[in-house]
Amino acid sequence: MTEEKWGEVREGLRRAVGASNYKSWIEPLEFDSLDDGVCTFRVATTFLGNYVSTNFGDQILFHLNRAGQTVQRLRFQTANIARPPASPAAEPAEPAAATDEVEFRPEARLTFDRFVVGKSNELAHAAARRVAEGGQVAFNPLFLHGGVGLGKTHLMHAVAHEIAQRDPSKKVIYISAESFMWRFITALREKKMMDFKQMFRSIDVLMVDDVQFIAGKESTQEEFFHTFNYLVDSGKQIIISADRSPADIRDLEDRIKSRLQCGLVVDLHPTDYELRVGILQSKIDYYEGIYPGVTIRDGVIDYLAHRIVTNVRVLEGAMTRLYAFASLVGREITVELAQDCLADIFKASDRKVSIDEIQRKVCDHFNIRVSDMIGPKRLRAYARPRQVAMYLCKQLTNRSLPEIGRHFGKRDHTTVIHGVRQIEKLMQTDSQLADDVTLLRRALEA
Ligand SMILES: Nc1ncnc2c1ncn2[C@@H]1O[C@H](COP(=O)(O)OP(=O)(O)OP(=O)(O)O)[C@@H](O)[C@H]1O
Repeated sequence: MTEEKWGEVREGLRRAVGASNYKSWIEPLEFDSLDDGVCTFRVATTFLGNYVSTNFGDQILFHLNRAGQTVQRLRFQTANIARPPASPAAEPAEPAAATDEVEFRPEARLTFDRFVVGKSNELAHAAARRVAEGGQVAFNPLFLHGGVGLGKTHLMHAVAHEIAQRDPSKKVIYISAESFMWRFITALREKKMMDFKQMFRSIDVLMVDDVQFIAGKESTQEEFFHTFNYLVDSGKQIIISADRSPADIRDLEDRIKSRLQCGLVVDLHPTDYELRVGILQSKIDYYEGIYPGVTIRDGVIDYLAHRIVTNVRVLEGAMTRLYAFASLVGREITVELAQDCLADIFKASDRKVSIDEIQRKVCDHFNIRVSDMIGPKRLRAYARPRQVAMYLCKQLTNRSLPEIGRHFGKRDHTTVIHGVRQIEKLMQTDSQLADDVTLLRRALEA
């Protein structure tokens, strides 16, 4: 394949993945060679290669083959390419000077309309909407936290879209904490701190993604703290995201933790089955637009939502691969096709936690004995942890309800259903219980 051909393929990819993804992830790839069905690209970092392979590999394969190249596999070779750190967000791919305006155009598809709301993300969604409406917002900052691929970045971009629509004069900036640090260090080196400060302090809404990244980086934390204080004191809105709550970010100074906590801290919980179904259904139109003529059989969405429980990004990756593959081989998408085509994703997503492990962890947490949990006693002190464990078994294992019941002293599956529902209901009103369950879940998934 020639460089030129790759140029053509890239154009197709630009339309398929969107301008922002294209700039961050596809443009930095340098075509190296195509031998024996293996297409090799040079990339600046291993991370870039891995990310592209996981998230865009199927689309690249599809577009290469559609352009007449016979490619079965992609290979990413780390080479000495001078590139800035890639970020999954819509930041410029070329290294900007520390004091250049942060260029930010929210990704077109990341709007509130396309964000599917379920129990696990409804509070985060409502808070983001409230911030987007503007006016006096009682909580500043809004701190969104949760595991990977659960929609934090999506919500931030959605806020930016909404604000731009309501008041285009507002300066809304989204930046990853990594990029913030990089700009700060460069400004220090180039003795341009005044310009740096000026630039960040002229913002109306500042969004910082993955703030856990600055933990342990003392001078960056210090500067972040000053910027943060200045903006909040000037009545400007800040939205922060991280993979965990402020209190749980190690090596973050206490004064920063407490400032981050003084607004509204909202957790995006892992998705439940219903939300996964909703998200997959909402994406069908999008995929049908990219792969016209490919149809998906009833039952496939349910199957995927049941099998893939990790995060929404993986769900999307599975859909992309299915559509690309079905389009390539001219077949409709069936459960059988999904089984063939997604075996590796299913394997990675298969829950490995056992019922025994869940019971032990829950008992440790509530300080009771496993024999009491599975025994006949109905005291609240045993019944509640039992229901929590049943709920976690339903969420974290592929075991059927009767199987779960058998592990809890041969209880009937209706008892398990009752226990699961009870916990779901209580988590809405009892924040202590909700925290307990979240903590246990994270510990078991870790
Ligand atoms: N509720 C949702 N409805 C529709 N799409 C969603 C939802 N949640 C996540 N997604 C999609 O899943 C993908 C990953 O989401 P996003 O990048 O916002 O995750 P994140 O929480 O920021 O993850 P990370 O911590 O890895 O950056 C995106 O393509 C996003 O559009």
